[in-house]
Amino acid sequence: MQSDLKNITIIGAGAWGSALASLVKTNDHHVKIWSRQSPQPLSKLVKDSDAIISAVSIKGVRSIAEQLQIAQQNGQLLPHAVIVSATKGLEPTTRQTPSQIWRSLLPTHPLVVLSGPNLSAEIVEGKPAATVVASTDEVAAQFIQTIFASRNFRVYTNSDPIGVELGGTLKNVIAIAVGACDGLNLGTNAKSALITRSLIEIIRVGVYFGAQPETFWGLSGLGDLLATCNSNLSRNYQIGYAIAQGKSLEDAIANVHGTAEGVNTANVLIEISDREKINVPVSRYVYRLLKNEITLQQAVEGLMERDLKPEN
Ligand SMILES: NC(=O)C1=CN([C@@H]2O[C@H](COP(=O)(O)OP(=O)(O)OC[C@H]3O[C@@H](n4cnc5c(N)ncnc54)[C@H](OP(=O)(O)O)[C@@H]3O)[C@@H](O)[C@H]2O)C=CC1
Ligand SMILES: O=C(CO)COP(=O)(O)O
Repeated sequence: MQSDLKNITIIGAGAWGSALASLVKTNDHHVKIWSRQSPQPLSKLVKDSDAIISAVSIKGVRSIAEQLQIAQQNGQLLPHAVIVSATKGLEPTTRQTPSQIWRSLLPTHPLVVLSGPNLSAEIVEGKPAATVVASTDEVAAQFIQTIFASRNFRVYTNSDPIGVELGGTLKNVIAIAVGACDGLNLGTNAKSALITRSLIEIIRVGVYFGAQPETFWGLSGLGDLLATCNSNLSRNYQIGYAIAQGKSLEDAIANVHGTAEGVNTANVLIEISDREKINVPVSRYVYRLLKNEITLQQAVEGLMERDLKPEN
């Protein structure tokens, strides 16, 4: 192996973990993928890893991070190993983001968040895409940038990991709303208004978490919002679209191939916004719709008939 080639472990063999593995392989790095079906224990696989990339859904993050914490305590992690979090979700019990979970369990390791408009099916086809790798550790972010960057994958660094992470997480709730909007054939004006007003509420939540507002105008915020709200490749968009076609949430979830994090994220987001009094009208209507508290028609009317107010 050439000296600039690195040992990379990808955790999670789902759609995103597999797509990320194909990107790292493009640059000839030595890549190992671990899933719960792997015969080898995770601790054995990661022991020579320069970077460990977690692409599991939110429900798997804590158990994976705990396994790596034990591996670290047993001296099975290289001290310089960079942890990369590529999950877009919020933990129901703690309301933490994935990077907050990683930070609490492995505080001494450099931590990078990877997020952007990255529909995995397009990436696997080799279509051009861009993403963001964010960390308070600039050297770690630059290292991960070089691991992933290729002719078809342009990678930007950013110093606001929580903002980059929340852009990718919160847009999943909005993609459900926009899928429903398209499913009802409400038109381009309605869709544009929904996306634009949603970005304002995403920023409100982001600021509560300590993110920089301007991060949300970038690839991981507006960029991912546009990708997910404009593509029926998005599982979250598919959920909203199916509900607008009269499907129950359970049927919609059953027909989606893979994880749609927006359903769980809506629950956690509404708990946070209730407690912190953050105004998130679009996400709240999505939450109420998913809980069967209102019909889709009532959600549309409710959003349109709110008190008149200035735009900003
Ligand atoms: N697909 C996409 O386009 C993108 C997805 N993401 C995000 O990546 C994450 C994974 O999505 P995706 O790969 O598409 O989903 P999939 O449904 O294709 O795969 C689910 C992944 O989560 C893991 N997982 C699920 N439950 C658990 C658990 N209890 N413990 C440990 N691991 C678990 C699976 O692990 P295992 O392999 O062991 O079965 C698998 O890797 C999500 O947060 C998603 O929002 C981000 C960007 C793009
Ligand atoms: O996050 C994604 C694209 O950036 C994938 O979106 P879905 O999870 O809705 O498929």
